[in-house]
Amino acid sequence: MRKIAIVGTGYVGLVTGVCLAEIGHQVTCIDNNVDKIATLLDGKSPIYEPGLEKLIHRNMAEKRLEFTTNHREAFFKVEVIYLAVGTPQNRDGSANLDCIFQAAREISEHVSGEIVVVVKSTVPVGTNDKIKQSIEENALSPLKVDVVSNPEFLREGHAIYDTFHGDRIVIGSSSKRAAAIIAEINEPFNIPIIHTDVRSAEMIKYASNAFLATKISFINEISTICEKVGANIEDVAYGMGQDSRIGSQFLKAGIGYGGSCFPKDTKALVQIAGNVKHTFDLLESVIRINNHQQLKLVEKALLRFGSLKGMRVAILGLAFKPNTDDVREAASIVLVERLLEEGGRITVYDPVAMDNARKILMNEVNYADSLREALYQADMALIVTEWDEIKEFPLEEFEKLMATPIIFDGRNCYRLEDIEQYAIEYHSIGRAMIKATQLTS
Ligand SMILES: NC(=O)c1ccc[n+]([C@@H]2O[C@H](COP(=O)([O-])OP(=O)(O)OC[C@H]3O[C@@H](n4cnc5c(N)ncnc54)[C@H](O)[C@@H]3O)[C@@H](O)[C@H]2O)c1
Ligand SMILES: O=c1ccn([C@@H]2O[C@H](COP(=O)(O)OP(=O)(O)O[C@H]3O[C@H](CO)[C@@H](O)[C@H](O)[C@H]3O)[C@@H](O)[C@H]2O)c(=O)[nH]1
Repeated sequence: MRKIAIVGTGYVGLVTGVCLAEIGHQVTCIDNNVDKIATLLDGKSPIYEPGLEKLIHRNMAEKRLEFTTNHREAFFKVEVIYLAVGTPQNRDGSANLDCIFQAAREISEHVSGEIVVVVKSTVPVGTNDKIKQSIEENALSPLKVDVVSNPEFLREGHAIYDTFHGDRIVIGSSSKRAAAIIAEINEPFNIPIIHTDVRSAEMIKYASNAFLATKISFINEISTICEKVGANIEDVAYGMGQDSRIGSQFLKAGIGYGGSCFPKDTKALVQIAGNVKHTFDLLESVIRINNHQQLKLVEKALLRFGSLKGMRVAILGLAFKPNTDDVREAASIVLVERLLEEGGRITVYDPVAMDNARKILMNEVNYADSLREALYQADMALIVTEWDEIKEFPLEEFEKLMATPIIFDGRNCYRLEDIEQYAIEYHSIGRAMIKATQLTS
């Protein structure tokens, strides 16, 4: 058992803290967001993540997990401090490291003796070295710091599963002693550990996200060609994925990648490359393709209707993917903004992301309490997130509720042969358009 502090109780910090407590460590999570900590002290999770709240309760009850806003209290007698603060993008796409260096200063102020600092946040290559330097230079009392790069690979919506069943744990350090401590902390997860130098660990994180984003933009490009040549992207992706050298994951065509990681990390890697005078042409294309792909449904609707002025549009799903309430860089936001420019009248619905979306979309759109309410009298429905609730929604309801049952499905939620049973006009990604014979408008 180790005594650990986690700085930053966002997605990564909270999940890491809870899971380290679950495997027996003594964990204190600290955040400078007072409301977040108050929510957690109340036994509630500030984020929607399946299974998380149950683990918070159990570990708080068994006194392995604490929350505080006080750095001095959190760092008292700890052996290891994890940094899991945000690294959002600057205007030019580079990573903003203000929170990281603020957290480093807080360590300098409140810790003395020896400490291992584990960097979970995604940071540009070379940052871990600067963190060590910053903590040591600003230390108020003698302090020996070992920094370990331990990038996080969890996916939102699967965060607990991923922490316990990840493919690998990467530990990058120049200190064998610190690397051994972090390996020992993680041992109960029983996940293969890869030891590297610090810079390689930092690069593994960006390269992994950039590669997955590349796979998505690649399949989205193939889907556009499929539409033009009369092939079916679902069959093509399946056929490609059966080749074990390619792999079947991240070949789901749709309206592009969103979320708090791929968009910002791809842009940051372009910057990292630029800093060493390399133009990352491939990744720049991946980003450009994704920006275009996120607007694909509006493009299709404009092609279908000519103008969207005054048309009633139901947006189904707002989260950047199912099983999360996160709307950061979600396609829904970009789509809504574009639809508003085109003069559409918009009603949105999401099973869990409405509150977060409201903070961005304000009173520009109508908010429905159910799928049925969103679809009522709509001229078209745009499917943005493949929630089970949407995939399982009876197709006859589209027919019954909508003024004209015309669906633009950005996530290929339905089988074409099922749609053909109904008087629905159906546009999806990389597949034939289904024109309902009974429809006249
Ligand atoms: N969200 C993910 O799925 C995911 C997955 C892998 C890696 N990452 C990376 O992990 C890092 C954290 O991401 P996130 O989504 O959890 O971020 P987040 O923005 O949800 O949470 C960060 C938290 O840190 C807190 N914070 C900032 N400065 C602080 C300080 N000095 N002291 C205490 N608390 C402080 C903020 O109040 C916030 O609650 C980022 O670098 C991200 O790229 C995220
Ligand atoms: O075949 C696919 C797979 C994903 N997506 C989209 O890609 C985005 C990201 O999805 P996913 O990777 O499942 O979610 P994240 O929670 O953003 O996780 C990614 O970003 C995290 C933060 O860095 C990493 O830790 C994870 O390993 C990495 O998968 C979402 O908009 C998905 O809709 C597709 O369009 N097609």
